[in-house]
Amino acid sequence: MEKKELVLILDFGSQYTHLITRRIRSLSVFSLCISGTSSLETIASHNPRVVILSGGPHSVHAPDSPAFPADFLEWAQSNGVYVLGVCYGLQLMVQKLGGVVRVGQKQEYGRMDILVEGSSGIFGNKKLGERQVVWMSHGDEAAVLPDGFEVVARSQQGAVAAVENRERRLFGLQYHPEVTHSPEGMETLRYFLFDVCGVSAGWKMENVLDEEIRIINDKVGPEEHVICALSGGVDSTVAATLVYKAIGDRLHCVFVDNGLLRYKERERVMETFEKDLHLPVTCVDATDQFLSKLKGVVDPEMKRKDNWKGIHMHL
Ligand SMILES: Nc1ncnc2c1ncn2[C@@H]1O[C@H](COP(=O)(O)OP(=O)(O)OP(=O)(O)O)[C@@H](O)[C@H]1O
Repeated sequence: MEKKELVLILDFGSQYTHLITRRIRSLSVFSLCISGTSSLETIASHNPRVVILSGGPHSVHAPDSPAFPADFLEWAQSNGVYVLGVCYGLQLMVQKLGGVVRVGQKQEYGRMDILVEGSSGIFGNKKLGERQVVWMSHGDEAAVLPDGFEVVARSQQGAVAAVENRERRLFGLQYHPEVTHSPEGMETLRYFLFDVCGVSAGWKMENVLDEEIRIINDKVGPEEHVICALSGGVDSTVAATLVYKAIGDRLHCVFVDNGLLRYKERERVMETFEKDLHLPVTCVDATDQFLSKLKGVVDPEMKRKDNWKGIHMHL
């Protein structure tokens, strides 16, 4: 059920892209972020209900600026997919559809008032004529809109702040609704997803767990065993915990003490896994092998118990 309601984010390099993904998930809708230059085949394979084009540090005029595949917008239209361009994403959409993007006369960075001037789907009628504070971060701006588009909000300086072509289900925000500096941004995203696009909420973080466990079980099969190299860091800890939930004792975790660990790291890792997570771990003491390989770089006799800090800094 939930996957059919997928909001796919095409990432064009904005520092806020992952925040958009998180915000959408916090609205109980599954969202996934993939590269903005993914092929149409990849995009279509996710079967998204909505695609959000992220912001990014580029200018659409730069020769190598990233872009969605050439036939993406046509594909979206013929498949009933809603598209929302945010900042660079808006500019890209405008440019690809024959509009004009140019270097803004008054480039807008930071807090800005916008005025909703269209009875738009993205703000809802209740916002018409309303001012709201948003967070801008752009040098370029949409100067001429493609056919079928209308401006639904402008900044206090007169720049285009929001556009839409309702018939083609294309929308654009020049500002960043996902940051807390746009206080009404979440409301706009909520309105857009649920009222404009008709997405239904119902996804929970727990769904990821169930899905991953199912994938692991399929991959490993009913009898095979798995070895996990466990460092105690976030990545291998999450991986080991998921695999353990899926296949239990058929998982064998190995932690290698290479002699270059932090103070009492070995003890901490072993304790965390065995006592807190109830996950058995085999510790391989490879201190001697590792340190002898480092002969000449560090003194092999200088074991971590005596002077581990010395080893670390020496390296
Ligand atoms: N001391 C170790 N013992 C066992 N496996 C290790 C050890 N150090 C690293 N690994 C394995 O190599 C992978 C990559 O290690 P790296 O130091 O690059 O950490 P990482 O990618 O940040 O992952 P993590 O968050 O699990 O540490 C780890 O996820 C783990 O599977």
